[in-house]
Amino acid sequence: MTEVLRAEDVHVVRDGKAILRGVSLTVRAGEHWALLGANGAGKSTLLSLLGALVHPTRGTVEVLGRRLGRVDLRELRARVGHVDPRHRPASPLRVRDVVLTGLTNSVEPLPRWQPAPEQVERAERLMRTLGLEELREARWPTLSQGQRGRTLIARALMPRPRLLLLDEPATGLDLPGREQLIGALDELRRDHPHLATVLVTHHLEELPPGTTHALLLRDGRPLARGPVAEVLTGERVGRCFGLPLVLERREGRWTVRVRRPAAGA
Ligand SMILES: Nc1ncnc2c1ncn2[C@@H]1O[C@H](COP(=O)(O)OP(=O)(O)OP(=O)(O)O)[C@@H](O)[C@H]1O
Repeated sequence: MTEVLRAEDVHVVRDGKAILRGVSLTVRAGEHWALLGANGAGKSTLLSLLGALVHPTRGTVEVLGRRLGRVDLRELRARVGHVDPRHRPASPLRVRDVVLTGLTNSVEPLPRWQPAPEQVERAERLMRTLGLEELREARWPTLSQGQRGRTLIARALMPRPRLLLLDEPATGLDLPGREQLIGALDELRRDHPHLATVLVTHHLEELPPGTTHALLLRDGRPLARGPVAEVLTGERVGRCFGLPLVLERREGRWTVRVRRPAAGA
């Protein structure tokens, strides 16, 4: 399958502090990666590199075949779907208008810009996939966090990106909201078999069943990377979080808990 992302021996230093150290990663079309690690492990920093938002201090990053440092980052960014929970429209836009701003890669609709009929049709289709059809006229400030998250995923998918980056998309969601998001992500993956995704989270319970690969980060260093069957084990994830963990996978979903000392031990 075609390579969508390649990072080789990437280091990031900010204010004299090493935030990422020697991280390498290759993501191919159709793969769905989880980036896991404790608070401060460097997940969001790595995602910003993969989304062409920042340059590495050392090492190389290729996004959609273009090497960072050799191409216009803004042009490249427009071709990557990035779901950033910090996204904040300045005015009370309707859901459908937020979704359409994915085409102009702007926070607010551009003056005098009008979508073509097929673009409106695509926005409608994506809103349906993400369970937003009833909310298409609702205004951003009235949406719940989960509804905002799903709106931002639809927005990110408008320009038909080959790569979708998701930074902790389930943060702050209640159980129905989280399950709806996970269901929508899996449906999306089925509908777009060539789409590659990278999802950052601390919580294995939030991983969609379609997750194929994982990268574990600890203190900016890669601990393990590869197919989920190899990487998502109690021993490896336990080392990543510095805890003795028991990890189970049932019906495609993961659960994790701290291992209790054996009775009498
Ligand atoms: N511009 C910066 N200057 C200095 N330190 C920074 C900068 N940006 C991030 N850091 C530090 O780098 C480390 C990694 O940050 P990052 O946000 O990538 O981690 P994370 O794994 O996404 O964490 P979290 O799970 O808490 O969101 C943190 O200790 C953070 O404080």
